[in-house]
Amino acid sequence: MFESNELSGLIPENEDVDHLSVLNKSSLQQYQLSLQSEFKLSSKILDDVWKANEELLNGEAMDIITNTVHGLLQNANMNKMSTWKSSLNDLPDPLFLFEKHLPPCTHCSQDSKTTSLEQFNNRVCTCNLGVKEPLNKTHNAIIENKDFMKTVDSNTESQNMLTEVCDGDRQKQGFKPKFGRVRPVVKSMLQPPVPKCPVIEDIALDKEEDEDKVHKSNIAKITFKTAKEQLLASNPAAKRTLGASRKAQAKFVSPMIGVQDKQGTQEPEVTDERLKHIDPKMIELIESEIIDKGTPIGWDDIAGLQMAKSVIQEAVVWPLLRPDIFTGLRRPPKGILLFGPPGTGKTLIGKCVAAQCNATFFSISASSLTSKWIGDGEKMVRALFAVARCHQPAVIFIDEIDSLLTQRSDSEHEATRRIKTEFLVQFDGAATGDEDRLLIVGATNRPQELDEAARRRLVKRLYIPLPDVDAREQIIKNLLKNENNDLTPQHVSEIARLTDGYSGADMKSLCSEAAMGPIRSVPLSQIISIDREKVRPVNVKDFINALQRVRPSVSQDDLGQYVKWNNTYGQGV
Ligand SMILES: Nc1ncnc2c1ncn2[C@@H]1O[C@H](COP(=O)(O)OP(=O)(O)OP(=O)(O)O)[C@@H](O)[C@H]1O
Repeated sequence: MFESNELSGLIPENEDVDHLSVLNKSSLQQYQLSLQSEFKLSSKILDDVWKANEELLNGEAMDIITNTVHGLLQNANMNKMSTWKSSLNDLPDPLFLFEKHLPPCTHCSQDSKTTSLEQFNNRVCTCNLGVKEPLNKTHNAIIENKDFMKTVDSNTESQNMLTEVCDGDRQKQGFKPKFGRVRPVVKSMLQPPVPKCPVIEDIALDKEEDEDKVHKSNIAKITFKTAKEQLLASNPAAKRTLGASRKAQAKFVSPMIGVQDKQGTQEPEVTDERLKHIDPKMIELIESEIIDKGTPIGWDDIAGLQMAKSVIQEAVVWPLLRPDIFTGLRRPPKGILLFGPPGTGKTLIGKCVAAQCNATFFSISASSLTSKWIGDGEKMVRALFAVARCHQPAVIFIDEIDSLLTQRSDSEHEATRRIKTEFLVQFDGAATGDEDRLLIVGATNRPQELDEAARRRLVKRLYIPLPDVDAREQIIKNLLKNENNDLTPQHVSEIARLTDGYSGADMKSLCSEAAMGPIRSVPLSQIISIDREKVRPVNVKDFINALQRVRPSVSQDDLGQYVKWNNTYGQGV
């Protein structure tokens, strides 16, 4: 929690100091600290400003306040601090933040929330019977009830830190936020945060080379403009996207200057109601990076694994296709677990299920939730399920699920714990929502690390073993289908026999290595000019050489562990 004196560390000593540099100077450490506490600095600033503007609360005021805080933090951004950077996106939904502080309704005495600002301003509860505390009382209650508010002087100087944001248009519309001191107008703060070249001042970077990197990147930012920035500068009408994928239902925005005008005014974007509270950037990210739009996979593309395939077909595919007859006791599981050595086709199965059910395939690695989206993992999980609900039927494939649903330990990181809790909440929501046609497919190479909660939810647990000799033969045939080769069926069988212990992925590596044989036999001087037809076919010798170079990646010891876990918890296939 913050102490008021900590917050006042953010206040300029010199009133005229530009507040952006003020944040640069001293807020980093504070903000980092705030990341560890329940309430982020942004929440705190928002609270303070709201306190000062309570009679004026409306959607527009909130927008201004949020953008201001976002702008301040954005401009205090440090290249080095990725955690800090990503947590900018975590700026709370202002309405949510505000509702969080409301006392219970006097009638229903539940912790009921207003559903709209209008309701709040009219002091009406969602039960339509009770009346909320008057606003002033509400604020007093907040101050009394919340530890972090107690620590702040009601005239806290953090308000002063915020510039008076008085865009002319907005002023005409009647809102003028009450911030502590009159400051120059900073229009830029009303804009959604546009990456700016941060003012690098007094940043305690540990190493000189880090400073150097930051410096270089700033210079690069000053002199280098991305294509999108160029386009925006020359054609502000084309302000939405360039190259980035568009949101569902979004209209095409031509990057050509002037085309937009000819097409007439753009219709407002129709967004799914269910995504109302989700960060649009996350939705876009999920739609562009997590939805897999690769070639559809058929059952025949997966060699072997007959039992696993038939169990999945019966338990998952048919129910997703015919939800009307798979009800009651026939109700399908909402989660399945595929476990086994790496490279045995677990992802292929996930993709195949999605293709067979005409479902959207969302593929995400659990470890990326805890690393790539540091600080945003929890929101990402929520967004993922929300977007999946909009794309039903959907298969959410979570690779390395063990890193998410691992057994609890004292060393478990707080952020990981929160992601896990959010995942379980979302999972249970999907499992109980009869209308939802979502299937969660978890894949792991370390099933023994899954905790009980995960095992309980992933009802069908299927062992995906190494391919047997027949499966290996099929994999070779599939892979050589489109390659010029002169292997006889006997050769293929022999290679399959010699590759005992190879995974499907190992087989793919082996075939790729063998396919390089003909290329390596071309003299170096001809490699650029040789006709494609003149490259000799892949032959059995290439495979014999490849077998020397590509070795199996899975050890016998590991296999023993899978078999043991399968006997205890698996489906027995
Ligand atoms: N049973 C199989 N049939 C055909 N190809 C396979 C099979 N198993 C693996 N492969 C090949 O290996 C590649 C990797 O497979 P996949 O990604 O599905 O493995 P995985 O079990 O999900 O691996 P990991 O556990 O490392 O994520 C596939 O693209 C495919 O070419």
